[in-house]
Amino acid sequence: MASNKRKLTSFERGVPDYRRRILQALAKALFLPPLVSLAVLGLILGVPVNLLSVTIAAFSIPLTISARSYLSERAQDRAAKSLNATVIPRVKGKWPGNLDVALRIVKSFENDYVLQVFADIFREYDARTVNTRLFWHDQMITMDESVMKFVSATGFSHFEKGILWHERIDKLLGTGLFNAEGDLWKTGRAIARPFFARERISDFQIFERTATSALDLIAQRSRDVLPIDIQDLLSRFSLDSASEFLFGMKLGTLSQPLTVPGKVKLGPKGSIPIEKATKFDEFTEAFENVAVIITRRGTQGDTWPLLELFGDKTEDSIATIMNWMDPVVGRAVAEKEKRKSAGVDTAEKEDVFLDFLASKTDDVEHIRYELLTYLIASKDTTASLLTFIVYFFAMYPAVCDRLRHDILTTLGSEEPPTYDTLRNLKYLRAVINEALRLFPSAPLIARTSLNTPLVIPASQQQALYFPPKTQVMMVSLLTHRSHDLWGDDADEFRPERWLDSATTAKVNATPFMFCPFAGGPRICIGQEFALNEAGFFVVKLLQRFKSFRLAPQFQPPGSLPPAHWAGKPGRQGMEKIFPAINFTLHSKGGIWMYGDLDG
Ligand code: HEM
Repeated sequence: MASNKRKLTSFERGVPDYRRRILQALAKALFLPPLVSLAVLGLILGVPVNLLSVTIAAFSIPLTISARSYLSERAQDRAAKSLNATVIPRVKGKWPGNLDVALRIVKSFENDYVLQVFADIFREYDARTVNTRLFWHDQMITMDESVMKFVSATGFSHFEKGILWHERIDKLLGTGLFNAEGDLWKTGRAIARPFFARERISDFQIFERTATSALDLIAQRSRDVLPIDIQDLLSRFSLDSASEFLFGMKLGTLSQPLTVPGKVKLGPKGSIPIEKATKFDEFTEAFENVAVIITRRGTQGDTWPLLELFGDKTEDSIATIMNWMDPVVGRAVAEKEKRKSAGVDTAEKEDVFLDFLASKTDDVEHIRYELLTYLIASKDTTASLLTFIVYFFAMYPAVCDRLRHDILTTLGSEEPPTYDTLRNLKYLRAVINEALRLFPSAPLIARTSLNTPLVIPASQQQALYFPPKTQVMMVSLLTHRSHDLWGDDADEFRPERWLDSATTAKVNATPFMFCPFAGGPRICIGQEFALNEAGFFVVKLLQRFKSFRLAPQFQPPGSLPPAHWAGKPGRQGMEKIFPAINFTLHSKGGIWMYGDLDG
């Protein structure tokens, strides 16, 4: 990708430099103790600088780190006791600073079944919330629905996204809603809410054209008896739909050449061409690069800046994204000015999010961040949901048959669905829920506690002591597959469970046992929009196609489930694809499959 320099935004100029933070931390850990030791030895005890004093000074580094860590743990133990709470179990690695645990997590994210490493750690400690204590710092992970409820909803005001989050992502998302805190977030949410009102998001016109183009492509491959990478196709579908809805622009990625079966290799997420890259365009490639880097930063805890001391690896991709967006936003603002000088106020009528935003604010920089936020928040999440639904159709043909029967009985093979027909197709909603349960598109959510220690109710443990300024990673994927919550068949794809009133009553009473859209005040603002888009697409898909078959022989090398997964408990033993995370859930190397046309 071309290296493009750009002017920093005023927001970026205020973002704290991650290098300064890590260098200060290193200086504090590596230089301060030896300097103090040498000073004490020389100035107070009169020992000259020699081999002995230097050795003592060198030893002061691990000694200080261990002493600090020991003292902070004991202080927490006392604080917990005084509040009648339990200390969250600390992971005990073999190497200093749990370096081995950090490496295990990073390696597992790349090579193992998705989030298996966290499932294993929870099992090893027989707990649903643990403290990984990476590099002597508290870092909580939880799959406990009670903890998630407190962090996201009942104790919402005690948490923020936090400094670690902002360090990783601020340059990309700036003042956008996903990133915003406090009043900025409240205002952003209040401005956007009316745009997601039912009347606006029930207009399915925007999906009609893109859905038809996507289905035509599957049909063409089907007639040619060739497989298609459904993940790639659905990413294009959701990008084209999102760009039309957000920018009023036809990006047309569905008209770009598709990847060719047998001529692909493993890319950052899906399949990419072996020879000349037919990337949709620089913009989408830049997105994938940023997602890869930001996810990797997340798995490296607060030490990721060590790997980017000599350059921010997201810089080039962010420049590409921003350069692409500038003229688009510029045009919308100019349009608004024109309308203003003509005395026309169309604020509430705007059908395109960009025009709607431009009617609310003059801050071009903010509009750009906000648009980018919505594009990122909507594109890969919806694509991920649809991809796993079609995967399940191939794995469980009886589910596909039953849903197809419902759709054809209700709408026939031509009539497009409306908001009301989608609501009445109960089995459709059950299939969507079940796919989101097993593969929630955004399976990891991070928050950081504010300045005060907290006591958090836990589901199977005594209330937990939660230290101030500590990050917690909520792993909804594991909650959604918990046997304690969902029963012995928790790993099975069984949409019928959603038609059972006992299950739905339990979910209503324990909402965070199923939280693909998160919950509380920061619940996904696009939830209804996404469910409409997914429902609409699935109906159109099954009106034309009767079944789907996986084509594992076309998966690029390294993207099939490794042989040693077979026979493993849970979904790992059942999977025919390699699920992974880069920001959102996806299938490594895409999912190559055949769609069978009806008739
Ligand atoms: C299947 C599709 C989707 C899923 C599973 C999903 C999931 C989520 C989740 C879990 C969050 C909370 C993230 C966090 O707090 O860290 C979130 C937030 C958000 N989502 Fe979605 N999302 C989907 C589709 C969409 C769509 C289509 C849009 C917009 C058109 C959207 C816009 C947003 C925004 C702006 C936020 C931030 C809300 C805030 O912080 O107040 N999402 N989404």
